[in-house]
Amino acid sequence: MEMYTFSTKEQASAFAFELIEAGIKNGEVRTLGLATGGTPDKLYECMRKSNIDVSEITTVNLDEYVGLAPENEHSYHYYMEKELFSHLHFKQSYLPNGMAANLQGECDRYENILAEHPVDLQVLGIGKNGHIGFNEPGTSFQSRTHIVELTSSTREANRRFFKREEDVPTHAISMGIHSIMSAKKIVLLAFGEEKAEAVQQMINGHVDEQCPATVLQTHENVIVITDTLAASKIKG
Ligand SMILES: N[C@@H]1[C@@H](O)[C@H](O)[C@@H](COP(=O)(O)O)O[C@@H]1O
Repeated sequence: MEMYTFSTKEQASAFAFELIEAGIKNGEVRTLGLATGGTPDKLYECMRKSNIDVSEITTVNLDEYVGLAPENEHSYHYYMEKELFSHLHFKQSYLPNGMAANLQGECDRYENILAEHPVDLQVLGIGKNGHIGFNEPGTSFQSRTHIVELTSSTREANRRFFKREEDVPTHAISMGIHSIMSAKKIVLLAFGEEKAEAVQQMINGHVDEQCPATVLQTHENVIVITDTLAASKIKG
């Protein structure tokens, strides 16, 4: 893993943007994997403010809550539309459909989309418990797009986006760990002290399904970009 640490999230996000922009301009990135949550918001701000031409770029998102429609302001469809898609016009953009009547069928459909559009660069965040996408501790490293039951720790972490605790969905559709690892390049962002333990585990820990992000140690092209706080517990 290559690692870059910056004093602030803003600086780190600007650096991540430069990497993505360079990849798009030199033609290496034709399919861009995107993440949601608080972590990539400054990166998306950099993208919005740029004049980057993404008209030939396809995007695929990591995950979506089960039971939230695209017009629901808590859905990841809504988040992506607001942060990026209503500003930059990509060739096409895919997210899992959390409203699908047949959820397993939706997982299979999404895996087929990924097969048709292999991800050149995947943007990732990390959960406090080391999850990537919505792949919670214990998820098989061989997993493909699947239905996930969210842990109480993840529901609690995402509670801040919802009015009431009972509004936080219990399930999500997420690219699996195998799906994520199929990306040619992965750029993982982590900010703030609350991510320091997970980042330390990801880098120093044994590769173990109990900490999904440790699998990234086995990927040959991972760039980790953090602020000082998120890097503060790394040993060695
Ligand atoms: N499913 C998302 C992940 O894609 C995200 O990377 C992670 C961290 O979230 P945040 O960036 O808000 O800290 O957990 C969320 O639940």
